[in-house]
Amino acid sequence: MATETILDVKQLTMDFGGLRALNHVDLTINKGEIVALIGPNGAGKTTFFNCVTGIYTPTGGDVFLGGAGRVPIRINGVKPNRIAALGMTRTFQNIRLFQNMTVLENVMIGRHVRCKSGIFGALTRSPATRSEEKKAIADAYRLLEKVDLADWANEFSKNLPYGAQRRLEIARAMATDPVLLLLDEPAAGMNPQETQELDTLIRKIRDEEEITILLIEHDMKLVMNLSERIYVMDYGSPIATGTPMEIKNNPAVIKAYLGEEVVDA
Ligand SMILES: Nc1ncnc2c1ncn2[C@@H]1O[C@H](COP(=O)(O)OP(=O)(O)OP(=O)(O)O)[C@@H](O)[C@H]1O
Repeated sequence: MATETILDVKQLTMDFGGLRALNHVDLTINKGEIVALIGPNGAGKTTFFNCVTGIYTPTGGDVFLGGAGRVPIRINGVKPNRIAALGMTRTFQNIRLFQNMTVLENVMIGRHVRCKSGIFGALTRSPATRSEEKKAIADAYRLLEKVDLADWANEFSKNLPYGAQRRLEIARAMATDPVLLLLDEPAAGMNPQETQELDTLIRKIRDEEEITILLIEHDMKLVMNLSERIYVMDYGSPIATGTPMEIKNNPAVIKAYLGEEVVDA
């Protein structure tokens, strides 16, 4: 089967005043891949996510989003909600759940991007709205089962253990029905057992939901186990790309990480 490109980033550049946070970055992700974006602190990884998901408008370069067999669309400057509707969604480095809403409600909010009935439908509670709501609840439960949180559905999200909150963020992002899911440091703050469970969950999302994954991660054991390809950035510039084994042995990567644990992972 022909390879389908989901994300095609060409020469992406982002300047903050005099600071160049991204310097002509190229990156391509094919359907069904699990790809990691790594690099030392301040390398520009989160800026990359912010540029491709519409939070920042890049200073230069192009971002094309494919998926669902359609011709890739140029999404520079497109608003985050619209990008989510086109099939790319993300989680954030810091947990951004609605703490005083239930676990189920948090997932249903993610689903809003896909709901057709507007304010009028909601006010009149038309049959179409009611049936859409029913489906949204069923879909949300299915996602909660996927991330092993169905038993917590009616609990306030603030009462969840830390690792469970991170899984809830993933379920909420999945509720937008993405073709590509961007995870910003999903293992941050997790203990080794939670990280192992996260590894299993991310594979499951890719294999069972057919969602392509791009993750930023500092946990090198997770990156090396999980990813099929890795991009490495340093000071805003791409310095290497390859399989985990190639990256581990790449002199430029070893130099960028000197003193950090990538070499031992
Ligand atoms: N909104 C902003 N305004 C000005 N400078 C910024 C802004 N966002 C990021 N930067 C700068 O851009 C550079 C890249 O930051 P970024 O957060 O993208 O790095 P990172 O690779 O995600 O780092 P970390 O691994 O620590 O999260 C840094 O020098 C940072 O200070």
